[in-house]
Amino acid sequence: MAESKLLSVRNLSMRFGGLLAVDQVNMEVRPREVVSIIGPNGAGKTTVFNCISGFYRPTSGEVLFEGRPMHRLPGFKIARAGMVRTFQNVRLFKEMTVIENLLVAQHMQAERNLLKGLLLTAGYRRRESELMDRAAHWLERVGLVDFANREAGNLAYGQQRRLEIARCMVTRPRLLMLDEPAAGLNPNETRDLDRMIVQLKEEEGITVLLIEHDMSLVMGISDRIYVVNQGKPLAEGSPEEVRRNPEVIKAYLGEE
Ligand SMILES: Nc1ncnc2c1ncn2[C@@H]1O[C@H](COP(=O)(O)OP(=O)(O)OP(=O)(O)O)[C@@H](O)[C@H]1O
Repeated sequence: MAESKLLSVRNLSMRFGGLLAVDQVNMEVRPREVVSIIGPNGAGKTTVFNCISGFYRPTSGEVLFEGRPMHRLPGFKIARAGMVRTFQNVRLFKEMTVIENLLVAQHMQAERNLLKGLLLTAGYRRRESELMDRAAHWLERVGLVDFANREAGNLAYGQQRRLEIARCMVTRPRLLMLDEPAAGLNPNETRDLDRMIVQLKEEEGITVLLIEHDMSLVMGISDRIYVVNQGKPLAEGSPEEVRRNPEVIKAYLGEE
């Protein structure tokens, strides 16, 4: 396994009928980086995410996580391997409470011995209390302690987005994939999100792969940026390099 790479995407392509939505995309993510994918609407960013996280099986190409092939595995196995994601439209269990969402996420992640659960052994109870401790820790980290028993669907939108990130983090991923986490947030909430992502990287050592349209967020927190346009890779580099790239300005930034 190459130590320097957490995720390698090689020649990834995804075809929907006659549409080549992703065309030979290559990408590397190293541990503790924040890497962003940007590009105009319909460029193929979410399709790349869906291929990496196992929601789609790519038409061709490879996805290696810590050197292991992921591109033929179902999503739940990829999540268990340590890559978890959020969605453009928040997907929580809206009728469950905030804390229940965090407990269920951990239950779904773990391979559980149901019989042990039914027998309520000491080991099982110890494990349950660990899950609760971790849920409480992440509620604190995302500022939702006071909302622990609130139905998730009744939270403000910004709080739901934070809960979605907590729901990923309780499963102790190594790669956190965020699909437009700032969508629908007000400027204060976006600033909080910005701070939270930086803290995740600096304090938890988490690696982040991000799709985002909010350019000030992207430019502020990314170590590197990949630009895609009409499914094809257009540019790659530091925020400064990408900002100055004439092709990028023409295809994307110039659009704004
Ligand atoms: N399941 C699907 N079936 C058919 N076409 C699809 C499917 N998913 C995406 N597409 C098409 O693939 C192309 C890329 O879409 P994708 O959602 O990946 O773009 P995006 O860069 O994430 O866009 P946005 O920034 O608007 O979210 C679009 O033309 C889209 O209509």
